[in-house]
Amino acid sequence: MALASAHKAPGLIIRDNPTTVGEYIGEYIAKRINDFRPTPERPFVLGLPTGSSPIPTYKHLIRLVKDGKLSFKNVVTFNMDEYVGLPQDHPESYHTFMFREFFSHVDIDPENVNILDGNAPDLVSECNEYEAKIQAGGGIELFLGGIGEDGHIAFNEPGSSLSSRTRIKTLAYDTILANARFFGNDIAAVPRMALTVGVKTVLDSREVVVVVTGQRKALALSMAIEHGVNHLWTLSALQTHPWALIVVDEDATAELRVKTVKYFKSIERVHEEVEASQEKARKEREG
Ligand SMILES: N[C@@H]1[C@@H](O)[C@H](O)[C@@H](COP(=O)(O)O)O[C@@H]1O
Repeated sequence: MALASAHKAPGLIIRDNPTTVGEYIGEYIAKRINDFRPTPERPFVLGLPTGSSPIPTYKHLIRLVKDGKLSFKNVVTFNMDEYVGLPQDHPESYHTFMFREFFSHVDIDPENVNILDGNAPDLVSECNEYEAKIQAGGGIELFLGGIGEDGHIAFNEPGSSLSSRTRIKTLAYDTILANARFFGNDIAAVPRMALTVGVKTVLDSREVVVVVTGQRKALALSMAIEHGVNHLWTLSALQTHPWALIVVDEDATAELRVKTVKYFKSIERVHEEVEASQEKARKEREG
């Protein structure tokens, strides 16, 4: 049985800190890619986020590649979002971020990297073509996501349609404030618009894994998993996905009920027991 298949959607995995969250997700993605046995004709299609939260995951994936345990040769990636109007080589463009933090350290073919072009002459066509390219590639196998403090996934700000697809979005003022830290705390320097995959683009992926770390994301996590599906907290749409996993650190659980935390921890314990007994049975069968 695959690890996530026994998790109730959305499954919640709690680890101590951002580093152990990154190790968990890194191992998880590596297993998915390795089990898939991608080839040039049948690549593994991976959706990827930016932000500080996925950095420990990228670090772990880089380590696995350096140790020869994982390869991105036959992996095609689609990034979630990009600012509009920021030069591609700007230090804070998501294009720069992805090559700096991840792509330049692994064996991926840059031809297999897809990132929305926030400087395209026709932004609407850029979005439509991106969506079409995802579909032409057979859809996304696993979308790794991060969230904003207001519960947005990609740049699907509060109020986004849960059926939305790749499009231009105006950023919420809270997001502009949150991202000002990357622009020397100069609010005026933060782009006001972005291109982003839609909520439905994410939901169409066969599997979604979301990283949520830090206390500032705690309210969003609670709203997304302890309350109903609501366009004001777009992450909550994951409740309708058959195969979704949210991996969080202890700090991010600060607003959850103790009962919720205990519940998900108990599911993980039972799941580990099931895995261990299946592994034992497999070893006995193989003698
Ligand atoms: N558009 C991105 C999101 O895709 C990302 O999830 C979020 C979180 O960033 P961080 O991980 O730095 O908190 O930042 C931006 O808003």
